[in-house]
Amino acid sequence: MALDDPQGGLDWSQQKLAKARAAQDVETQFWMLLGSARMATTLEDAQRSAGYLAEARRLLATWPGAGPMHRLWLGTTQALADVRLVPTVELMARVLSLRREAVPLGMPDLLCEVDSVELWALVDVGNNDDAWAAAEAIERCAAETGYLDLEVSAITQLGSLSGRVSGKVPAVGQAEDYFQRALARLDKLPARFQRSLIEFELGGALNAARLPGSARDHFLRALALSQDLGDKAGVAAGQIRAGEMMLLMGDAESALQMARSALPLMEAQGNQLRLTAAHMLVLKAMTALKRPDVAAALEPARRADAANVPPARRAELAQAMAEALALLGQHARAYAELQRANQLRGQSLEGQRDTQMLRLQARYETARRDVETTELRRQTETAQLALQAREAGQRALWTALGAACLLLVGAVVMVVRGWRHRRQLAELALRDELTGLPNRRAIRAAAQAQIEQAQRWQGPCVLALIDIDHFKQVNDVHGHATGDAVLKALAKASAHVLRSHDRFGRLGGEEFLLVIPGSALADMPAVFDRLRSAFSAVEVLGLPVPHGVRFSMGAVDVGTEGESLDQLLDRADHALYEAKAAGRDQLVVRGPVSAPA
Ligand SMILES: Nc1nc2c(ncn2[C@@H]2O[C@H](COP(=O)(O)OP(=O)(O)OP(=O)(O)O)[C@@H](O)[C@H]2O)c(=O)[nH]1
Repeated sequence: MALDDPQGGLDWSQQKLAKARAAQDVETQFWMLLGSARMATTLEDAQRSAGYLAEARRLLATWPGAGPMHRLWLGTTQALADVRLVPTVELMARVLSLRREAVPLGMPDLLCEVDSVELWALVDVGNNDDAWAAAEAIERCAAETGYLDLEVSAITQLGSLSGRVSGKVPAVGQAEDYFQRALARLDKLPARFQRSLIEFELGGALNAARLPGSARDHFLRALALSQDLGDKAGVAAGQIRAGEMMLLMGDAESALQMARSALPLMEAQGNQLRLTAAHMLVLKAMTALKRPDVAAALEPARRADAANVPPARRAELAQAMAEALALLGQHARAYAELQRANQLRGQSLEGQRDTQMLRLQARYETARRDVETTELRRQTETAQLALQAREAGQRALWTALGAACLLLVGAVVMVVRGWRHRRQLAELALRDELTGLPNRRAIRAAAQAQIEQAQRWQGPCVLALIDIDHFKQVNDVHGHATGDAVLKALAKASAHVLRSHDRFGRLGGEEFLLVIPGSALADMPAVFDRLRSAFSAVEVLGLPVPHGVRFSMGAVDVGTEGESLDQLLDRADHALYEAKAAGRDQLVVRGPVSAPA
């Protein structure tokens, strides 16, 4: 029901709740209150959700039948409702303690739900890399526990995150693949609510790819679905995002209309987050239209700026207010708002840092660099603005403000361009030109890192050498171009079957290296079979279908003996040689040096 019509789901739980109350059936009352709270959270109705949760807590306190399971479900539903309302660091601490309590009780469905609290918290704070890992974990646990709504929403999130994760180049096609996968999982279910979310997230991906026109159309589609369902938060979200796209496309008048329709909806619901977004859009659109009555929009915007709204959003609102004040000629106030926006940006980055510490992820380098760059940018901006303000009076300040902003934008563009260019060059230096896979240097570095990790933590890890069989014959009979297409086909097959943390690269010629952390030799026959069938299913230009080309594989276990990469590759090479000698098209595995294979 949550997938199709959460409002309908809420009504249904309410009816059941009334009956359970009349029958004094405390257990059913408890579950119906949790169900109602969850639906209200989905509908972004924080007030109603808080009411149901408070009632559930009161019930639990006086009910002798209450056990740890009830407490944990209440804690998890509460945490889900609190995403965006309490600081992320606090929420992550709660996630950790819920997990600690749930694991010994063996509650996979609850653990999956706890993972989804973590996902939303990470998405909210903009920690995309960790959010990606969390969404992948949820897709797996939801599929295992048969939790379709969690599974589809995890896949949808993967789509919307796919352009924002480090090391992935934003590509609409890739995001669309995830959305298509989510739709395929919904199959023939009506799932109007989930479909509206998919449209909405697809709009986001198109916007990230700088296609505001297409993005607007998808936001409008999401809006129409939400209107059909009477989902007020969905309607407001669709209006705001469609409005933002209209503004980007220069249609500030329509953007203003959209924002103004969203405002009363969210005021009535007390939805602080969307309210802030609507005010921001009103201000931006009016500023773009150079309307002097923007003055009247400033005060309500300031009232909507609540402490529980994430600092990154508050920073954007402060920025919009600064621009409106500048339009009105109130330069001193504009300057103060700009400074406040900078402070809020700083807070937002601190929040991200704290969350990451809790995640115990080894991604500190990237986070630190981000913080340093932003800090540097902030200091430059503030220093320039302060200098200009002292030197000239109010009027001169405004001119200076404009100039400083232009300079800053120019500098940021240069820095970003330079950074992109360097990143492209660095990527090229690590990529194999023909297959697009990591090249020899990159795959060896990845293998080295995984070996060190496996040896340090004594975790399993497998290295496998793959060599295409009779490749020379393919070249000789069908030509070099067909040989190249075979190499590309293997790369394509690997993308279909390997997991995101497996690494596959080309060592040279027709030889490839596969690194599989977290797996043992016993898993290798299955990996070999999967790769083998995916490879034979790929069409190769110049060869019949199926192409009939095969490969051999030699795999070794990293073990704890402290063997170097070259020693491991040497053993894998021997195993590969055995596979070739035994007739090819097969796998040979070898255990650690100390243990017999
Ligand atoms: N098309 C193409 N061929 C390549 C490339 N790099 C290496 N080769 C060819 O790959 C062939 C390797 O052949 P061999 O090492 O004799 O091995 P094989 O024919 O695969 O036989 P087995 O490994 O014993 O099954 C040589 O003919 C190389 O010229 C490439 O980038 N493209």
